[in-house]
Amino acid sequence: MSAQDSLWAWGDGLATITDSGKILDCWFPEPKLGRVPADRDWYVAPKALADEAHEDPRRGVRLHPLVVESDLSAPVQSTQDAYLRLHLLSHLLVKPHGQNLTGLWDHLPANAWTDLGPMDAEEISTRLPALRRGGVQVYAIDKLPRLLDYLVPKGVRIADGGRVRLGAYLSPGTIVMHEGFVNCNAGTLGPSIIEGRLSQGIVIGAHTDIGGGASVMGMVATDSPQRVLIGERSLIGANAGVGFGLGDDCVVEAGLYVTAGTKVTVVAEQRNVKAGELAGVPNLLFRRNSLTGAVEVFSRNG
Ligand SMILES: CC(C)(COP(=O)(O)OP(=O)(O)OC[C@H]1O[C@@H](n2cnc3c(N)ncnc32)[C@H](O)[C@@H]1OP(=O)(O)O)[C@@H](O)C(=O)NCCC(=O)NCCSC(=O)CCC(=O)O
Repeated sequence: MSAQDSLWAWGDGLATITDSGKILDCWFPEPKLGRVPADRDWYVAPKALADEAHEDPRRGVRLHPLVVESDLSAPVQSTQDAYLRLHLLSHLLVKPHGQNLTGLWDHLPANAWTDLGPMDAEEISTRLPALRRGGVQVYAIDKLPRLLDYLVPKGVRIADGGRVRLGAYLSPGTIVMHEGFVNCNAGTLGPSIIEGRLSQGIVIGAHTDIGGGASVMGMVATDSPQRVLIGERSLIGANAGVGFGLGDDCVVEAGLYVTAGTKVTVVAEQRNVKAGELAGVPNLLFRRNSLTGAVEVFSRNG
Protein backbone atom coordinates (compact mmCIF):
# COMPACT_ATOMS: atom_id res chain seq x y z
CA MET A 1 0.00 0.00 0.00
CA SER A 2 1.46 3.37 -0.99
CA ALA A 3 1.46 6.47 1.25
CA GLN A 4 -1.24 7.88 -1.00
CA ASP A 5 -3.40 4.76 -0.48
CA SER A 6 -3.22 5.17 3.28
CA LEU A 7 -5.44 8.26 2.92
CA TRP A 8 -8.20 6.04 1.58
CA ALA A 9 -10.26 3.25 3.01
CA TRP A 10 -12.94 0.95 1.73
CA GLY A 11 -15.17 -1.87 2.82
CA ASP A 12 -18.01 -4.16 1.92
CA GLY A 13 -20.92 -3.15 4.10
CA LEU A 14 -24.44 -4.18 4.91
CA ALA A 15 -26.67 -1.10 5.05
CA THR A 16 -30.03 -0.82 6.78
CA ILE A 17 -32.31 1.10 4.41
CA THR A 18 -35.85 2.26 5.15
CA ASP A 19 -38.78 1.64 2.80
CA SER A 20 -38.42 5.30 1.75
CA GLY A 21 -34.75 4.79 0.84
CA LYS A 22 -33.02 6.42 3.83
CA ILE A 23 -29.79 4.72 4.96
CA LEU A 24 -29.82 4.29 8.75
CA ASP A 25 -26.50 2.54 9.33
CA CYS A 26 -23.91 0.37 7.62
CA TRP A 27 -21.99 -2.56 9.11
CA PHE A 28 -18.48 -3.26 7.77
CA PRO A 29 -17.21 -6.62 9.04
CA GLU A 30 -13.72 -6.15 7.52
CA PRO A 31 -12.93 -2.53 6.60
CA LYS A 32 -9.58 -1.98 4.91
CA LEU A 33 -7.15 0.87 4.23
CA GLY A 34 -6.41 1.71 0.61
CA ARG A 35 -8.48 1.82 -2.59
CA VAL A 36 -11.01 -0.70 -3.83
CA PRO A 37 -8.94 -3.28 -5.79
CA ALA A 38 -8.98 -2.62 -9.53
CA ASP A 39 -10.30 -6.12 -10.32
CA ARG A 40 -13.21 -5.79 -7.92
CA ASP A 41 -16.72 -5.72 -9.43
CA TRP A 42 -18.55 -3.04 -7.38
CA TYR A 43 -21.90 -4.64 -8.16
CA VAL A 44 -21.12 -8.12 -6.81
CA ALA A 45 -21.08 -8.43 -3.01
CA PRO A 46 -19.07 -11.10 -1.20
CA LYS A 47 -21.29 -14.15 -0.66
CA ALA A 48 -21.24 -13.86 3.14
CA LEU A 49 -22.74 -10.37 2.97
CA ALA A 50 -25.08 -11.15 0.07
CA ASP A 51 -26.49 -14.01 2.18
CA GLU A 52 -27.29 -11.51 4.95
CA ALA A 53 -29.49 -9.37 2.68
CA HIS A 54 -33.15 -9.51 3.68
CA GLU A 55 -36.23 -7.44 4.45
CA ASP A 56 -37.47 -6.81 7.98
CA PRO A 57 -41.10 -5.62 7.77
CA ARG A 58 -41.29 -5.19 11.57
CA ARG A 59 -38.88 -2.25 11.29
CA GLY A 60 -39.85 -1.21 7.77
CA VAL A 61 -36.30 -1.74 6.49
CA ARG A 62 -34.24 -3.93 4.21
CA LEU A 63 -30.61 -4.92 4.65
CA HIS A 64 -28.63 -4.45 1.48
CA PRO A 65 -24.91 -4.97 0.68
CA LEU A 66 -22.91 -2.07 -0.70
CA VAL A 67 -19.27 -1.21 -1.20
CA VAL A 68 -17.96 2.12 0.09
CA GLU A 69 -14.66 3.87 -0.66
CA SER A 70 -13.65 6.97 1.31
CA ASP A 71 -11.04 9.69 0.94
CA LEU A 72 -10.15 10.06 4.61
CA SER A 73 -8.64 13.50 4.10
CA ALA A 74 -11.98 14.88 2.87
CA PRO A 75 -15.02 15.70 5.01
CA VAL A 76 -17.56 12.94 5.61
CA GLN A 77 -19.81 12.57 2.53
CA SER A 78 -22.66 10.25 3.49
CA THR A 79 -24.09 8.00 6.20
CA GLN A 80 -22.28 4.94 4.86
CA ASP A 81 -19.03 6.93 4.69
CA ALA A 82 -19.55 8.06 8.33
CA TYR A 83 -20.05 4.45 9.40
CA LEU A 84 -16.94 3.30 7.51
CA ARG A 85 -14.84 5.91 9.35
CA LEU A 86 -16.28 4.86 12.71
CA HIS A 87 -15.44 1.22 11.91
CA LEU A 88 -11.85 2.21 10.99
CA LEU A 89 -11.44 3.64 14.48
CA SER A 90 -12.89 0.67 16.31
CA HIS A 91 -10.93 -1.82 14.16
CA LEU A 92 -7.78 0.15 15.21
CA LEU A 93 -6.97 0.95 11.56
CA VAL A 94 -7.03 4.72 12.13
CA LYS A 95 -6.21 6.42 15.43
CA PRO A 96 -8.41 9.14 16.92
CA HIS A 97 -7.73 12.41 15.04
CA GLY A 98 -6.16 10.34 12.22
CA GLN A 99 -8.85 11.21 9.65
CA ASN A 100 -11.11 14.09 8.69
CA LEU A 101 -14.37 13.79 10.65
CA THR A 102 -15.83 17.14 9.59
CA GLY A 103 -19.56 16.68 9.02
CA LEU A 104 -19.73 13.38 10.92
CA TRP A 105 -22.73 14.35 13.05
CA ASP A 106 -24.61 15.79 10.05
CA HIS A 107 -24.43 12.44 8.28
CA LEU A 108 -25.48 10.30 11.23
CA PRO A 109 -29.27 10.02 11.50
CA ALA A 110 -30.71 9.89 15.02
CA ASN A 111 -32.13 6.37 14.80
CA ALA A 112 -34.37 4.40 17.09
CA TRP A 113 -32.20 1.47 18.22
CA THR A 114 -34.00 -1.79 18.88
CA ASP A 115 -32.72 -5.24 19.69
CA LEU A 116 -33.43 -6.07 16.04
CA GLY A 117 -31.28 -3.17 14.82
CA PRO A 118 -31.95 0.43 13.83
CA MET A 119 -35.20 1.88 12.53
CA ASP A 120 -36.40 5.30 11.48
CA ALA A 121 -37.08 7.27 14.68
CA GLU A 122 -40.03 9.01 13.02
CA GLU A 123 -41.78 5.68 12.49
CA ILE A 124 -41.38 4.38 15.99
CA SER A 125 -44.75 5.62 17.31
CA THR A 126 -46.78 3.89 14.61
CA ARG A 127 -44.78 0.67 14.79
CA LEU A 128 -44.50 0.49 18.58
CA PRO A 129 -47.66 -1.60 19.25
CA ALA A 130 -46.51 -4.34 16.85
CA LEU A 131 -42.96 -4.21 18.18
CA ARG A 132 -44.24 -4.58 21.75
CA ARG A 133 -46.43 -7.53 20.77
CA GLY A 134 -43.32 -9.14 19.28
CA GLY A 135 -41.27 -8.53 22.43
CA VAL A 136 -38.94 -6.08 20.65
CA GLN A 137 -37.34 -3.46 22.88
CA VAL A 138 -36.40 0.08 21.87
CA TYR A 139 -33.39 0.96 24.00
CA ALA A 140 -32.21 4.30 22.56
CA ILE A 141 -32.80 7.19 20.17
CA ASP A 142 -29.30 8.26 19.25
CA LYS A 143 -26.88 9.05 16.45
CA LEU A 144 -24.33 6.43 17.40
CA PRO A 145 -24.90 2.75 18.15
CA ARG A 146 -23.24 0.49 20.68
CA LEU A 147 -19.80 -0.69 19.62
CA LEU A 148 -20.49 -4.32 20.52
CA ASP A 149 -23.36 -4.57 18.03
CA TYR A 150 -20.81 -4.01 15.22
CA LEU A 151 -17.60 -5.69 16.41
CA VAL A 152 -15.96 -7.29 19.42
CA PRO A 153 -12.54 -5.68 19.93
CA LYS A 154 -9.75 -8.17 20.69
CA GLY A 155 -8.46 -8.43 24.26
CA VAL A 156 -10.86 -5.81 25.62
CA ARG A 157 -13.38 -6.07 28.47
CA ILE A 158 -16.52 -3.93 28.40
CA ALA A 159 -18.71 -4.37 31.47
CA ASP A 160 -21.72 -2.47 30.09
CA GLY A 161 -22.07 -2.45 26.31
CA GLY A 162 -24.38 0.57 26.35
CA ARG A 163 -21.51 2.79 27.56
CA VAL A 164 -19.16 2.38 24.58
CA ARG A 165 -20.12 3.84 21.20
CA LEU A 166 -19.10 2.67 17.75
CA GLY A 167 -15.99 4.65 16.86
CA ALA A 168 -14.28 4.06 20.21
CA TYR A 169 -10.61 3.11 19.78
CA LEU A 170 -9.85 0.47 22.41
CA SER A 171 -6.42 -1.15 22.45
CA PRO A 172 -5.95 -4.73 23.68
CA GLY A 173 -5.80 -4.86 27.48
CA THR A 174 -8.36 -2.09 27.96
CA ILE A 175 -10.97 -2.65 30.66
CA VAL A 176 -14.06 -0.45 30.62
CA MET A 177 -15.90 -0.88 33.92
CA HIS A 178 -19.63 -0.23 34.45
CA GLU A 179 -19.24 3.51 35.10
CA GLY A 180 -16.81 3.89 32.20
CA PHE A 181 -17.90 5.60 28.99
CA VAL A 182 -16.05 5.94 25.69
CA ASN A 183 -17.30 8.12 22.85
CA CYS A 184 -16.28 7.85 19.20
CA ASN A 185 -12.87 9.20 18.16
CA ALA A 186 -11.68 8.62 21.73
CA GLY A 187 -9.90 5.76 23.38
CA THR A 188 -6.79 4.05 24.64
CA LEU A 189 -3.33 3.53 23.16
CA GLY A 190 -2.53 0.53 25.39
CA PRO A 191 -3.76 -1.50 28.36
CA SER A 192 -5.73 0.75 30.69
CA ILE A 193 -8.68 0.91 33.04
CA ILE A 194 -11.60 3.23 32.34
CA GLU A 195 -14.02 3.74 35.21
CA GLY A 196 -14.81 7.32 34.16
CA ARG A 197 -15.70 9.13 30.95
CA LEU A 198 -13.68 9.65 27.77
CA SER A 199 -15.49 12.26 25.66
CA GLN A 200 -15.13 12.69 21.91
CA GLY A 201 -11.50 13.31 20.99
CA ILE A 202 -9.88 12.17 24.26
CA VAL A 203 -7.00 9.71 24.04
CA ILE A 204 -5.17 8.11 26.97
CA GLY A 205 -1.78 6.39 27.02
CA ALA A 206 -0.92 2.87 28.10
CA HIS A 207 -1.32 1.85 31.76
CA THR A 208 -3.36 4.93 32.61
CA ASP A 209 -6.34 4.66 34.96
CA ILE A 210 -9.41 6.87 34.72
CA GLY A 211 -10.98 6.48 38.19
CA GLY A 212 -14.63 5.91 39.00
CA GLY A 213 -16.83 8.81 37.78
CA ALA A 214 -13.80 10.80 36.60
CA SER A 215 -14.17 13.15 33.67
CA VAL A 216 -11.82 14.25 30.91
CA MET A 217 -13.27 17.37 29.34
CA GLY A 218 -13.78 17.01 25.62
CA MET A 219 -15.49 18.82 22.79
CA VAL A 220 -18.49 17.92 20.62
CA ALA A 221 -17.03 19.21 17.35
CA THR A 222 -15.16 16.41 15.57
CA ASP A 223 -13.13 18.94 13.57
CA SER A 224 -11.83 20.86 16.61
CA PRO A 225 -8.05 21.42 16.44
CA GLN A 226 -7.92 21.09 20.24
CA ARG A 227 -6.43 17.79 21.41
CA VAL A 228 -6.60 16.41 24.94
CA LEU A 229 -4.09 13.60 25.40
CA ILE A 230 -3.48 11.91 28.72
CA GLY A 231 -0.03 10.35 29.04
CA GLU A 232 1.05 6.90 30.11
CA ARG A 233 0.88 5.46 33.66
CA SER A 234 -1.23 8.37 34.89
CA LEU A 235 -4.17 8.30 37.28
CA ILE A 236 -7.19 10.56 37.38
CA GLY A 237 -8.71 9.81 40.78
CA ALA A 238 -12.33 8.88 41.45
CA ASN A 239 -14.73 11.79 40.77
CA ALA A 240 -11.81 13.95 39.63
CA GLY A 241 -11.44 15.62 36.25
CA VAL A 242 -9.08 17.44 33.92
CA GLY A 243 -9.66 19.94 31.17
CA PHE A 244 -6.21 19.80 29.57
CA GLY A 245 -3.70 17.12 28.60
CA LEU A 246 -1.71 15.41 31.32
CA GLY A 247 1.84 14.15 30.84
CA ASP A 248 3.16 10.70 31.72
CA ASP A 249 3.12 9.51 35.35
CA CYS A 250 0.76 12.19 36.63
CA VAL A 251 -1.88 11.88 39.36
CA VAL A 252 -4.96 13.99 40.00
CA GLU A 253 -6.35 13.61 43.52
CA ALA A 254 -9.75 11.97 43.91
CA GLY A 255 -12.52 14.58 43.73
CA LEU A 256 -10.36 17.39 42.27
CA TYR A 257 -11.49 18.92 38.97
CA VAL A 258 -8.66 20.92 37.36
CA THR A 259 -9.60 22.92 34.28
CA ALA A 260 -7.06 24.57 31.98
CA GLY A 261 -7.79 27.90 33.67
CA THR A 262 -7.54 26.70 37.28
CA LYS A 263 -4.78 28.68 38.99
CA VAL A 264 -2.47 26.25 40.75
CA THR A 265 0.60 26.64 42.97
CA VAL A 266 3.73 24.80 41.85
CA VAL A 267 4.90 24.08 45.38
CA ALA A 268 8.62 23.51 44.74
CA GLU A 269 8.92 26.87 42.95
CA GLN A 270 6.29 28.76 44.96
CA ARG A 271 4.80 30.22 41.81
CA ASN A 272 1.21 30.27 40.54
CA VAL A 273 0.34 29.24 36.98
CA LYS A 274 -2.77 28.27 35.05
CA ALA A 275 -2.96 24.48 35.05
CA GLY A 276 -3.19 24.41 31.26
CA GLU A 277 0.40 25.68 31.15
CA LEU A 278 1.43 22.35 32.68
CA ALA A 279 -0.17 20.33 29.87
CA GLY A 280 2.06 17.42 28.91
CA VAL A 281 4.52 17.90 31.82
CA PRO A 282 5.33 14.48 33.33
CA ASN A 283 5.52 13.38 37.00
CA LEU A 284 3.06 15.84 38.56
CA LEU A 285 0.62 15.37 41.43
CA PHE A 286 -2.37 17.75 41.50
CA ARG A 287 -3.92 17.99 44.97
CA ARG A 288 -6.32 20.41 46.67
CA ASN A 289 -4.82 21.42 50.00
CA SER A 290 -7.53 20.32 52.38
CA LEU A 291 -6.59 23.07 54.87
CA THR A 292 -6.29 26.09 52.55
CA GLY A 293 -8.38 25.05 49.53
CA ALA A 294 -5.58 25.97 47.11
CA VAL A 295 -4.82 23.57 44.29
CA GLU A 296 -1.18 22.53 44.59
CA VAL A 297 1.15 20.74 42.21
CA PHE A 298 3.95 18.53 43.46
CA SER A 299 6.66 16.66 41.59
CA ARG A 300 6.47 12.93 42.00
CA ASN A 301 8.69 10.00 41.10
CA GLY A 302 6.90 7.35 39.05
C1 LIG B 1 -3.81 12.58 46.23
C2 LIG B 1 -3.41 11.14 46.57
C3 LIG B 1 -2.75 10.50 45.35
C4 LIG B 1 -2.46 11.19 47.73
O1 LIG B 1 -2.13 9.86 48.11
P1 LIG B 1 -0.69 9.50 48.67
O2 LIG B 1 -0.75 8.04 48.98
O3 LIG B 1 0.35 9.96 47.72
O4 LIG B 1 -0.50 10.37 49.95
P2 LIG B 1 -1.02 10.09 51.42
O5 LIG B 1 -0.17 9.02 52.02
O6 LIG B 1 -2.48 9.91 51.43
O7 LIG B 1 -0.70 11.46 52.11
C5 LIG B 1 0.65 11.95 52.28
C6 LIG B 1 0.57 13.15 53.19
O8 LIG B 1 -0.15 14.19 52.53
C7 LIG B 1 -1.32 14.54 53.30
N1 LIG B 1 -2.39 14.83 52.39
C8 LIG B 1 -2.97 13.98 51.52
N2 LIG B 1 -3.90 14.60 50.82
C9 LIG B 1 -3.91 15.88 51.26
C10 LIG B 1 -4.64 17.04 50.92
N3 LIG B 1 -5.58 17.01 49.96
N4 LIG B 1 -4.39 18.20 51.55
C11 LIG B 1 -3.46 18.24 52.50
N5 LIG B 1 -2.73 17.19 52.86
C12 LIG B 1 -2.95 16.02 52.26
C13 LIG B 1 -1.59 13.33 54.15
O9 LIG B 1 -2.32 13.67 55.30
C14 LIG B 1 -0.19 12.86 54.47
O10 LIG B 1 0.34 13.72 55.46
P3 LIG B 1 1.42 13.24 56.57
O11 LIG B 1 2.69 13.02 55.75
O12 LIG B 1 1.49 14.35 57.48
O13 LIG B 1 0.90 11.97 57.13
C15 LIG B 1 -4.65 10.31 46.98
O14 LIG B 1 -5.33 10.93 48.05
C16 LIG B 1 -5.65 10.16 45.85
O15 LIG B 1 -6.55 10.99 45.63
N6 LIG B 1 -5.54 9.04 45.09
C17 LIG B 1 -6.49 8.73 44.01
C18 LIG B 1 -6.99 7.30 44.16
C19 LIG B 1 -8.18 7.03 43.23
O16 LIG B 1 -9.11 7.79 43.16
N7 LIG B 1 -8.12 5.94 42.49
C20 LIG B 1 -9.17 5.57 41.55
C21 LIG B 1 -9.82 4.38 42.02
S1 LIG B 1 -11.37 4.18 41.18
C22 LIG B 1 -12.37 3.61 42.38
O17 LIG B 1 -11.96 3.33 43.46
C23 LIG B 1 -13.82 3.50 42.03
C24 LIG B 1 -14.59 4.33 43.01
C25 LIG B 1 -15.93 4.72 42.45
O18 LIG B 1 -16.39 4.10 41.50
O19 LIG B 1 -16.51 5.68 42.97
